Amino acid sequence: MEEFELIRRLSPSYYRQSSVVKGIGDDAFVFRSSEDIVFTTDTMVEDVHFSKSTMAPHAVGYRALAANVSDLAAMGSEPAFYSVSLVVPPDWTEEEIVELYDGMDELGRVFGMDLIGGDTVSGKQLVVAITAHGYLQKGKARYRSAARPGDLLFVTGTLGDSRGGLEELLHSSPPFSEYLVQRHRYPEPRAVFASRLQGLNRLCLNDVSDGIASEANEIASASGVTVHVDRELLPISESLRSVYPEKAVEWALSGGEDFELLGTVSEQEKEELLRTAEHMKMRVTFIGTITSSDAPRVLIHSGEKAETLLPTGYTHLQERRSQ
Ligand SMILES: Nc1ncnc2c1ncn2[C@@H]1O[C@H](COP(=O)(O)OP(=O)(O)O)[C@@H](O)[C@H]1O
Ligand SMILES: Cc1ncc(C[n+]2csc(CCOP(=O)(O)OP(=O)(O)O)c2C)c(N)n1
Ligand SMILES: [Mg+2]
Ligand SMILES: [Mg+2]
Ligand SMILES: [Mg+2]
Repeated sequence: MEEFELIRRLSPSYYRQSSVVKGIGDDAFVFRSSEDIVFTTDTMVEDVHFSKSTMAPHAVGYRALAANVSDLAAMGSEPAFYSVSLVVPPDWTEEEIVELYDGMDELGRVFGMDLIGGDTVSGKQLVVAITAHGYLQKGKARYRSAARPGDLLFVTGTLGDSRGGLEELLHSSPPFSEYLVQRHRYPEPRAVFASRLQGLNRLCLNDVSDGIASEANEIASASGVTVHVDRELLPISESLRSVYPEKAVEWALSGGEDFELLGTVSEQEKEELLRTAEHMKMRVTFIGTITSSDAPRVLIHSGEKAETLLPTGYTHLQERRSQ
């Protein structure tokens, strides 16, 4: 495999976004805009976010872009572009890299996104670092700091399936549930839903990459509120409940990589949010409430009992904290 030949193979032959001024092939990419622009970046590393036993190259590409699109969704924006920096180890073939790009394009196509550039270097482990860009109506970014007392807490889809799928892939062959494996490999970032909510006056959004225990704490801190979660209301799929009954709730709270949206909405705008979800046949579950607070935190309720929900979940560089 040779760098320039590979780039030629990976470059798109046309662009879906009409704002492209200069695509791949010069020193940098150029586009024209009069709207607010969102930038996000997320990286996937072999043996940290995936391994050759858990994901084929196609799924690696798809999910690396999905993680980025999920952050665009969490800002309420409409996905438009992505660039890809690639570190390629010796054991990855050119065909595998092309497959990885096919995986990205499968998701990119859904949102009309264009690949606009990147970088290719050789190294020891596969690293896919993506930067994605989206459009927003002026002033309509959906911040973690936007939750207010009286709001309702909601989440899209179901929680914990991705962690269940990972368990299947690492420890059970053949897997009990193809559904869980699929949810791990091919998550569905909720960017269409989020951008259709641009009409709402106020909306708080965060995407679920580390698990809602972590994401709800980010909302509590950024907004200066207490977030209440009702354990009995957590949306958990039939598959996860039946294959991993003892783990389902724990993984719904801190399994991570669901790439669903966790958010808060006012009582007044709740109906519009539900109508949008129904129209898309997408599940939205109200799982709690927001109250005012001097000490931001998350409480998890189970019947009469309430306890603090700590931001457990996947944290990188954790082993270095004590040094
Ligand atoms: N190495 C870094 N350099 C600069 N900014 C960073 C770095 N890592 C994370 N950030 C920023 O910190 C914020 C939180 O990042 P992260 O927790 O990864 O978000 P998410 O979970 O939504 O992907 C983002 O604004 C991100 O751009
Ligand atoms: C082989 C393998 N081991 C472990 C995991 C689990 N895992 C890896 S990273 C991660 C959390 C999300 O990744 P991060 O880079 O923190 O995403 P961000 O919050 O920045 O979007 C999880 C749950 C996995 N997906 N694959
Ligand atoms: Mg990140
Ligand atoms: Mg995020
Ligand atoms: Mg992210």
